[in-house]
Amino acid sequence: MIALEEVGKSFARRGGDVAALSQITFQVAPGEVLGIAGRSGAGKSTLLRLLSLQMRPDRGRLCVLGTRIGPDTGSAALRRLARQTGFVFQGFSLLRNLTVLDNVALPLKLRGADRATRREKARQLLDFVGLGRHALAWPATLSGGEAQRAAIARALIGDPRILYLDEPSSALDAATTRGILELLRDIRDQRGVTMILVAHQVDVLRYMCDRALQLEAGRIARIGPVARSAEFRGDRLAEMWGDDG
Ligand SMILES: Nc1ncnc2c1ncn2[C@@H]1O[C@H](COP(=O)(O)OP(=O)(O)OP(=O)(O)O)[C@@H](O)[C@H]1O
Repeated sequence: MIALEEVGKSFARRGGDVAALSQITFQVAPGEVLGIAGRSGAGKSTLLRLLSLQMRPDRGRLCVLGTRIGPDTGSAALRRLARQTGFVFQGFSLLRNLTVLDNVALPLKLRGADRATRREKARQLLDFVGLGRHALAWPATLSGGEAQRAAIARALIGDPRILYLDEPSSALDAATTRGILELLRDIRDQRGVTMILVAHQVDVLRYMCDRALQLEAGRIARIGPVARSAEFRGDRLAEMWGDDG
């Protein structure tokens, strides 16, 4: 599904290039959920942008869905390949001047699908993520959890084979996070979508991922199976009062 060998990425800065990623080698199998962890500045976003075809590597070999991507791969080829993937951004990125339904349908509109087809599919997905009755609402009226569900529906509308998620729960409380993670697990189980998930919370990674990789200063410090937990706990308000809750 995804393979990297000795991949590197640098950015030009005053005073010389900064290596954001060096010698990154790993593979992701179809249907796998891979977590990416690491401190701020370790290179997580850069890796996610490479894998999701928003950027090209400077060095090494990157293969996504059977296509090799190098420094010279054209933008049109990247865009074609990216249509088989979906991205859930940190902060949801819903357009405020479109209804929830039109936000979800937007990727199909950009691909030239007719209005009836894209609205029908968007409605089905809104029902699937539990947001059917908010179809005609404006994004500003949604809670954080609802906005995240809408963003997930939008990412799924092109039937992606890979779903990239950048800190999908960083803005949500524990109970809302649990609901979102359960939805993501349903998506994996029902649709067999491969997922790459950047997260800070270890609880999230243990609940969601088959394997994780830990970045340190742009290199893989560790990669392997996570110590899985069957339940997502997170912190609970009851703990503030010393109750069992
Ligand atoms: N567009 C850019 N131009 C210059 N330097 C960049 C650019 N993007 C990232 N970097 C640098 O690359 C390194 C890795 O950044 P990256 O954003 O990938 O880290 P991160 O692990 O996602 O951090 P965070 O958790 O804070 O989002 C940092 O030193 C960062 O300053």
